[in-house]
Amino acid sequence: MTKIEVKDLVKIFGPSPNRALSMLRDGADKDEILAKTGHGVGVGGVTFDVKSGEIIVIMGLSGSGKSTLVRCLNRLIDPTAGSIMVDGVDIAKVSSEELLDIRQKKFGMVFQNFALFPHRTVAENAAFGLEIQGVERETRLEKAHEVLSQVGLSGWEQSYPSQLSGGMQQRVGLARALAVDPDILLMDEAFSALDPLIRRDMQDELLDLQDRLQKTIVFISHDLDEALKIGDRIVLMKDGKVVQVGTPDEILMEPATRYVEKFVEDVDITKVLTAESVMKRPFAVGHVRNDGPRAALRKMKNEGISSLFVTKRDHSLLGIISAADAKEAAERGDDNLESILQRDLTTVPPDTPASELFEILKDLPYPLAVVTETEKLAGVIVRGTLLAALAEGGRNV
Ligand SMILES: Nc1ncnc2c1ncn2[C@@H]1O[C@H](COP(=O)(O)OP(=O)(O)OP(=O)(O)O)[C@@H](O)[C@H]1O
Repeated sequence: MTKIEVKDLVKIFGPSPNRALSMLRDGADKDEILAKTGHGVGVGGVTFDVKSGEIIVIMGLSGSGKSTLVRCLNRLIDPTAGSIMVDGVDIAKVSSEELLDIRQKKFGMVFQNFALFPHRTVAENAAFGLEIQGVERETRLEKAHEVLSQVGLSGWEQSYPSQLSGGMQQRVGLARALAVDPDILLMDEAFSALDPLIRRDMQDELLDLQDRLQKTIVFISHDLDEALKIGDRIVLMKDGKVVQVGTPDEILMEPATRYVEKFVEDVDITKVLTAESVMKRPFAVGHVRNDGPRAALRKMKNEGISSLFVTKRDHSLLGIISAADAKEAAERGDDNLESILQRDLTTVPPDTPASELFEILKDLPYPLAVVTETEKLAGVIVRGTLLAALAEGGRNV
């Protein structure tokens, strides 16, 4: 379900943006517009949507328009043109009272610099959004305790921000955003001020938290590794425009432009790609009930393969048979596939990182089965498939 729908959004900075807007619509770039009108283009016509429960990362270099875009989403900045539908309501058009209400109840925001009140306790900071909403003290502190425990800060309620490390302060920032139980979290470079190791921990914790809470998260980052790690999808921006919207795999494997290609060229794709993104569809599969060794052998010959996965009709994996065993069974007139089925297989779940697959494939005498949580055969990986997929991604392998 679509949660946020941004359509042709424009933000031009300056007192009379009309001329700049029409130049923009005629295809002028932001430098030309600035030179001729003195107006800066923050966002120059951006369209994308965010699905309910997804983490979308807005990524781009400094000045590409990420912050402006996200501030338009909850109208901390008024857009110049375009629409922002949130649950079917155009945020760009609502009255200021409605806006206040939507902002307080639907959106939570987490900032890079934490923006905590130094003279309030951790619990009071976490409860701040509820205080604004007029929730009475006892109730809001109760809620603050609950969200602080969700972000791993139980026991720190009465401390002051200065007594906390950077990572812990940002957890308070996150707790404060979560306390109002918003549908949408806007996170502006939320982890960028943290040390690399703490930053990685926070990314992991955000993913854990998201598994439990299923918020819609718009996360700004200028860091590609972060975007690839936490984004269900990435919106890549350049000069106020969107260059590509896609899953991390799509951005890596099918860069839309030379710019995206350059952007991602230093990524170690073996760390980002998963078994799911490099596997092949299991194109030849035997079925125990219907296929005997002869039929299985024929299938293998037709496909030019030397082993065949065998599943039930519902695709749950039973095992694998080799061409040699099938041939032998056929020659002895054995028409039961079960007798030559190897059931003890190495399998991996779809989210296994590609970097781990080489080691697993090294000593495996047959292809590697990618199996879902419900034991269904989702795909097949052989060393060649893996290398080809990585080569297609092109870089660093
Ligand atoms: N208040 C403002 N007045 C004029 N121009 C602005 C204003 N805010 C942003 N801009 C311009 O809009 C463009 C986009 O800036 P924005 O801060 O959104 O980019 P960003 O991608 O978030 O960059 P950063 O990562 O450095 O924050 C820049 O050219 C910037 O100079």
